[in-house]
Amino acid sequence: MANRTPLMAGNWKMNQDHLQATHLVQKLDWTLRDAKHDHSAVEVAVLVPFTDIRSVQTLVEGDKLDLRYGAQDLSQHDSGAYTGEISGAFLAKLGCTYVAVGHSERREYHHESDELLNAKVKAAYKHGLTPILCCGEPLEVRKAGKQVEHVLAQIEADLQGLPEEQAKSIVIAYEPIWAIGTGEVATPEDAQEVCEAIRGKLSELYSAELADGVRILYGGSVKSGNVAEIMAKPDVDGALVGGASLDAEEFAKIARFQG
Ligand SMILES: O=C[C@H](O)COP(=O)(O)O
Repeated sequence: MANRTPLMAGNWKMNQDHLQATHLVQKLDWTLRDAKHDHSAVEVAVLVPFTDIRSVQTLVEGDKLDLRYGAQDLSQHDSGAYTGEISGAFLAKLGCTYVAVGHSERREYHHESDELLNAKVKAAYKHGLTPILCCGEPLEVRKAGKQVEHVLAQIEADLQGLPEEQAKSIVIAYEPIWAIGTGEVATPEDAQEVCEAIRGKLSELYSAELADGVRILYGGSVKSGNVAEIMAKPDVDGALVGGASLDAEEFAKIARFQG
C-alpha cells in the first residue's frame, strides 16, 4: 500500500466571517502546536468561505502556519460575465491549495450536475488547485442497498476525460448524505465498503498504482470520539469535517486521531 499522508479537512460551510476566521485559525494553530501535532504525519486543511480566504492567507503566510486552506466551490469558467461566480484563477492567486467540488449541499441546493462538476474538476486543475471531489448517497439509496453503484456512477461521471497526470493528485471525499450534520455517523464498515469500491473504480479507470496513491476521505458527523475507528479502516485516508471543525480544540483532536 502506498504511503498516503492522512488529510483532515475542515469544511466551515457558511460559518465564520473574516474576523472570526482569523481567530479560529490562530486558535487551531496554537492548539495543534501545544499538542506537538506532527504535520508531516497528518496534513490539516480548512475550506473557508470566499470572504475569509484573504485573511487566512495573510495569517498562514505571515506567521508561516503549517496549515493548508482552500475554498468550498469554484466556477467552471475562467472569467467573464458570470455574476457572483469565483474563478479558480482567483483562488490560486490567494494561495489556495484545495477546493471542494460537488459537496452534496451544492448538488442538492444548487442543482449541480455531474456534467457541471466534471467541468469544475477540470477548472480546478487548470488553475493549479487540488479538487476535493465529494460524493455520497441519500438515505433512500442506502436503504435500497445501492450506495456503491450510486457513488461509483458519480465518480465515473465527475472524472470523465480527466487525464491520469491530474487524477493522481485528486482527493475524494465520501460523504453519505444521511450522515451529514445529523449526528448519525456511518459505521467504519460502511465507510470502508464505499471507500474501497472508489479505489477499485480508480484502478479500473486509471491504474492500480494511481488508485493506491489517491487519498479518500470519509465525511459525515466525524468527531474526536469516532475518528480513530474510522481511520483504522485501510481505505480511509482522512476526514472531511463539518460542524466539528468550527471548534478549534475538537478539530485539533480529530487531526491527532492517533492520540
Ligand atoms: O463537508 C463536511 C460534511 O458535510 C460533514 O459535515 P458534518 O461533519 O457536520 O456532519
